[in-house]
Amino acid sequence: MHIKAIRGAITVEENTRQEILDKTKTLLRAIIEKNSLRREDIISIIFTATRDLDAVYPAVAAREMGMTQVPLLCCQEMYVEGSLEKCIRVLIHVHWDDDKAPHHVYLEKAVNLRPDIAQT
Ligand SMILES: O=C(O)C(=O)C[C@]1(C(=O)O)C=C[C@@H](O)C=C1
Repeated sequence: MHIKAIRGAITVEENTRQEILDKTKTLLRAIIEKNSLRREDIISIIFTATRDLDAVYPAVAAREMGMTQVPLLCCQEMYVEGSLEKCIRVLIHVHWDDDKAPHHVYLEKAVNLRPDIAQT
């Protein structure tokens, strides 16, 4: 059994509690599905949000999905001039039991952040 880190990102249109929660769940569900993760595989999740998102912590979305025992942390993404706005990023550490490469998932406007590794 190995540990792998999986990346993902998604953008929202509006800084609202509802959209941040909905988009965070969309991202987490896509990562879980594309990597065939079981709930017990997830070790921890770090979220970042750009400074223009402050309506709710993305971790709330994970808890609403039932991840009440997974350690979660939300941070502000460092601001870089000209960088993508209204973006939620995740870094998920998981138990991984084979040598396949993990699927990193970049959705919506975030698809251009890492075209080298993004698999939508
Ligand atoms: O992967 C992303 O989400 C990016 O925006 C790319 C990148 C990078 O340059 O590697 C930049 C900033 C993030 O904190 C993480 C990674």
